[in-house]
Amino acid sequence: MAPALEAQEPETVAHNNLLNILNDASHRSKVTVIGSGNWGSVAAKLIASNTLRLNFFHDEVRMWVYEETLPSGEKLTDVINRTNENVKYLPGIKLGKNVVADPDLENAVKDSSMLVFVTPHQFMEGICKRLVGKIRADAEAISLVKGMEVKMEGPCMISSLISEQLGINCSVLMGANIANEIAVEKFSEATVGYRHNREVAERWVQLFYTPYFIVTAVQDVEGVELCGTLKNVVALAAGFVDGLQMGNNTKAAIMRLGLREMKAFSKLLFTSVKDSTFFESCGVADIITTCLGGRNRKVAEAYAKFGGKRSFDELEAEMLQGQKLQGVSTAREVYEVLSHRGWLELFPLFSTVHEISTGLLPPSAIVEYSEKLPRSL
Ligand SMILES: NC(=O)C1=CN([C@@H]2O[C@H](COP(=O)(O)OP(=O)(O)OC[C@H]3O[C@@H](n4cnc5c(N)ncnc54)[C@H](O)[C@@H]3O)[C@@H](O)[C@H]2O)C=CC1
Ligand SMILES: O=C(CO)COP(=O)(O)O
Repeated sequence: MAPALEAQEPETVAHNNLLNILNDASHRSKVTVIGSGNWGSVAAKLIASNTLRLNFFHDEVRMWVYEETLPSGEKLTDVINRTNENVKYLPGIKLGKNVVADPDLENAVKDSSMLVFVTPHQFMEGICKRLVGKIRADAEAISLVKGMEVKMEGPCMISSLISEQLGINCSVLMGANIANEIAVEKFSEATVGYRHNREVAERWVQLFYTPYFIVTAVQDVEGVELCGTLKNVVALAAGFVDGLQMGNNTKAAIMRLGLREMKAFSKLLFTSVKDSTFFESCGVADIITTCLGGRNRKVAEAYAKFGGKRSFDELEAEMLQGQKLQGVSTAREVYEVLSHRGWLELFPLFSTVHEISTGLLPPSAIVEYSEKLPRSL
C-alpha cells in the first residue's frame, strides 16, 4: 500500500515548487562560450564545474571552436570532444565532460541565454556580424576579451560592440588571470564589471566563482574593460625592459607610469570610470601578473633582444603556436585615439610603445621619454 501523504506547510509547498522549477531543465540557463583559445578553454572549464553544481544552469556548456585541422589530420573539435582536452590551446587539462565543442557558431548559440565572449579582439567584429539575428532576444552577454576597436567616431569597447551589434546587455570579466595558472587551479581573483543590474552581475559571479577563482563585481564596465585592454600595452613596455636587462627598479617604474597613463586615458574617455576600479584585480593586479608572466611581455622581451630586427608577427607565430598577442594592435589603436584627439604628449609611455613596436624607435627608447613626462596626469 502506498504511504499516506502528509499535509505540507504552505512554505514547504512553495519551496518544493521552486525546487521542481529549478530541477526542470527547461527553466535552466544555457551557457555558450564563444572562443576556445588558451583563456577560452579555461573559462569553459571553470563554468562547466559550476553548471554541474548549480541548479539554475543547464549542465551542458557549449564551446564554439574556430575550426582547424591538426597536424594529425583530425579536426580540433573532434579531438576536443573525444579527449575532453583542447590539445592545441590548453594541452593536458580536462575541460569537464559537460563541455561540448561545436564548430558551428549559429548552432552553438541558438538556445543559450548566457553568452561568454572570449576570442582575440581582432575577430570580434566579424563574429558579432555573424551572430546578428541568431541569438535569443533575452540573452545576456559577458566579454572576457581584452582589447578595443577604433572606428571613425572614436574608440569602441568590445562590450559596446557586442551590445550595439546584437542589441543585448554586456558585462565584462577581467583580472590578473594568466590562463595556464587557473587551469591548474592556482588561486586568483577576477573582477566583473556591470552596467545597471546587480542581479545580472551576481549571476555572472556565480557562473565563474570557485574557491580558487574569487570574483568580485563592480559597477564600472568601462573602467574594468579599459584596465584589461590597456595593461597589454604596458606589458610590452615591461618586455622591452626585460629584453634590455634594465632590472627590477626600471620595470617597477614602467608599471607605475603605465598604470598612471591607464587611469588618465580611461578617465578622459569615460568620466564615469571610478578610481577604485584600478585597485581591483582588473587594475593593479593584472598589471603585475602580465608584466611578470604574460605572453605580451614574453614576445616583447624577444623583440628587444633582437634589437627590433624581427617583427612581432614573426615572433608571435614562432613563440605562441597559434595563440595571439593583443598588445601590439592595442598600442596602435590607442595611438590612433591619441593622435586624433591631440593627446600624444600626455601619454609618452603609450605612444613610445607603439613607435617601438612599429620600428620607428629602438627598444631602448622605452626609458628615454622620461624627461618629457607630464607631471599632472
Ligand atoms: N590567455 C590568457 O592568459 C588570457 C587571455 N585573455 C584574453 O582573452 C581573449 C582570448 O584569448 P585566448 O583565449 O587566450 O586566445 P588565444 O590567443 O590562446 O588563441 C587564439 C584563438 O583565436 C582563434 N582564432 C584564430 N583565427 C581566428 C579567426 N579568424 N576567427 C576567430 N577565431 C580565430 C583560435 O582558434 C584560438 O582559439 C584575448 O582578448 C586575451 O587578451 C584574458 C585573460 C587571460
Ligand atoms: O591577460 C592576461 C593575464 O591577466 C594574459 O596576458 P597575455 O595575453 O600577455 O598573456
